[in-house]
Amino acid sequence: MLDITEAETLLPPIRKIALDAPPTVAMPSIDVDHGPRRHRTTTPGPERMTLEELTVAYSGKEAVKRVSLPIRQGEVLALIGPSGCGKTTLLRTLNRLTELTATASRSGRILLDGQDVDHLEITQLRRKVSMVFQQPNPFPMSIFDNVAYAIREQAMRRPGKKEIAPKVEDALRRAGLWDEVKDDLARPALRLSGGQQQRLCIARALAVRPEVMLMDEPCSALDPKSSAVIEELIVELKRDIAIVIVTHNLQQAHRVGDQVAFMYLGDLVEYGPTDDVFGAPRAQRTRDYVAGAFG
Ligand SMILES: Nc1ncnc2c1ncn2[C@@H]1O[C@H](COP(=O)(O)OP(=O)(O)OP(=O)(O)O)[C@@H](O)[C@H]1O
Repeated sequence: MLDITEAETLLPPIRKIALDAPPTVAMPSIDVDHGPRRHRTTTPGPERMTLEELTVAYSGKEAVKRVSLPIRQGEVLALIGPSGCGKTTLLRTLNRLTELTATASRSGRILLDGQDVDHLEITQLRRKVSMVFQQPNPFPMSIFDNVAYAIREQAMRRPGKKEIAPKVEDALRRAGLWDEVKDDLARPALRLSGGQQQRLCIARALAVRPEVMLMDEPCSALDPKSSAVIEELIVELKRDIAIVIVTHNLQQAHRVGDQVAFMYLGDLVEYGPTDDVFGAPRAQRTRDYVAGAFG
């Protein structure tokens, strides 16, 4: 069977559609091949987060405009759209990271399990809604301590190494890294490869048992093989947690996304099942974007 990265090289080039092409009246389905899915169907679980008319502005200029969306366990939501359309702003707002930007303001509601995130204690929110960044950012300490740190941070009392070790192992296993590191957990994390570092960051995020994982272009700094490993992992993890991923890579969004949200200039232009958004989008702008006409 073809490896996913090998298969990608065999795909036909993405067909270009002129931006000023007249709108298609009947909106026929799109014949662009976005490659195979890594999709493993799971029954959508409970709605973990709900966005209601979410608006985020920097110095009064809106970067995300009245976005309403559900984020469900058992699903990967892929946020796509051209540079500057508000994907990262939307993602970072979900665990209130945009509050660190002094010029940022927000309106609308974000619910986590039905509760307004503004009423949650911030560390509690960030434990339940964890984040994996574009650049792997392990701490300059051992592999073991990277994961143990996250567990100790959220524990009511300081657990000992004996108590923590099974939790570290569990998180490393879930992140698909255990077999590669189990014989040398004392090794400095910064000596791992980029792909291993990113899986360690995922293990660190998983160690606190989040309900939602936010991933901001988690593969963009990785080679294709490491990206494929992370994508497989994402598809595995969605059984237990809700995943939101920002990606510029349309084929990646197609491979891992169950739902896709296409944003343009802060607006949520289209949201729906991956096959619909990629195969038969409703809006002309979505059609142009997924067909590769701009980006
Ligand atoms: N800290 C900030 N201060 C002011 N404006 C910002 C800030 N961060 C983002 N913006 C602006 O908000 C808009 C949305 O940016 P954002 O980074 O969310 O988009 P994006 O879709 O994630 O882009 P990219 O794909 O390039 O990462 C852009 O116009 C951007 O210039």
